[in-house]
Amino acid sequence: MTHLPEDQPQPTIEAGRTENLNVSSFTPLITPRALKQKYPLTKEAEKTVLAGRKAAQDILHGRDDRLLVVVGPCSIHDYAGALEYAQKLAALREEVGGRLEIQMRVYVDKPRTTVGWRGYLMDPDMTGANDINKGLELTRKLMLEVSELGLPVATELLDPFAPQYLFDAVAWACLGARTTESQTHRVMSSAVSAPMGFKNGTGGGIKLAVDAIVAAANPHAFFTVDDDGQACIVHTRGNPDGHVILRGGRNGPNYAPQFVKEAADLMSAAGLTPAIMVDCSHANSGSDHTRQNLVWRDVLHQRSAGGRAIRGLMLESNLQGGKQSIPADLSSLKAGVSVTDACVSWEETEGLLREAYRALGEAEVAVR
Ligand SMILES: O=C[C@H](O)[C@H](O)COP(=O)(O)O
Ligand SMILES: C=C(OP(=O)(O)O)C(=O)O
Repeated sequence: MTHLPEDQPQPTIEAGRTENLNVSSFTPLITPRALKQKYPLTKEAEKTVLAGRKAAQDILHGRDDRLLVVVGPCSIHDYAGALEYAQKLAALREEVGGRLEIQMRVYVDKPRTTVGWRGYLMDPDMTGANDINKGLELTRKLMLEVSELGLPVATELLDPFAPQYLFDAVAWACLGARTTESQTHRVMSSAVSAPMGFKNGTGGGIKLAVDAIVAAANPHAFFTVDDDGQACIVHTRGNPDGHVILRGGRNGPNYAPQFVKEAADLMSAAGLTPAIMVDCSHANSGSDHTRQNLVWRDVLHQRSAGGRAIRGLMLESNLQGGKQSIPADLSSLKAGVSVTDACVSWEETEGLLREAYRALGEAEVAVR
């Protein structure tokens, strides 16, 4: 140890003050078991989850020719609005189910570039109170209600403990562009029972998404909590149902055929069956919701022209088009409008889904 000369100020070392210096409080959290006892997975919800996972797995592995479509709000912020959206989507899912496997984005944990509202799970009141216990209850209740409509739930895996509370109700999950390269998230993905998409990075790198699929397909061990909240080591088997999601990057969109081919080639080189979903939003639309339809149509055209590696599409959609900032006075929030990224309206969503159904039908006739 080096000693400072006695005439210089000495560092103060307070007993017990080497940790939690930047922590203002700890608040107890409900255990996964208590939450699941309060809102158990019903038989109807379980049926939807299992059927949704199987449909996605069959599509990704080429056993089902339909297209996997993950569609819904950029983020959930209003329970009643989310349920109204789910009811409309559940009816449409029935109508177009012969060619499209529709699953709803129930995204509640939002990754931010710097700071911002972090989603319904973290701050359900949108006040900064961060009542995560309430967020967990409402999210689980919503996921169950959506599933009970026969509509599978799709979500992003972000908080490392959230899956223990929610993922028995999830049919499909993904890692976002900001976490696909994170080891913590890759090893967590290796435990997930649902098929998973891995987005390319915000910089546009596709290889890192393929690396994530390979990492997640392998067994790992990591720290977590069990259903009783007991800290534990979980040993995983690996998730065999990973696919790439192209969402564009810093240099622009990446849904054009050369990027789809790059992703397919990288997957093949890694010994994986090429399976790609294209996200019509984010950097593929330049975050302009009026451009999502261009991406949608272009990708459908590629698929109809024989692009079999394309197995899915993602659309950010809400009851109303566009987006709004979260106002200080929450009573002035506009109903059904996104508070994160801009979404296409329900009317446009319906049109695009029916158009896809027709286009895939025409492509089937053309190959006969
Ligand atoms: O999908 C939503 C956003 O693109 C993502 O959460 C990042 O948002 P931000 O750049 O506004 O923080
Ligand atoms: C945050 C999202 O996307 P990305 O990770 O591609 O930015 C999202 O899909 O909500």
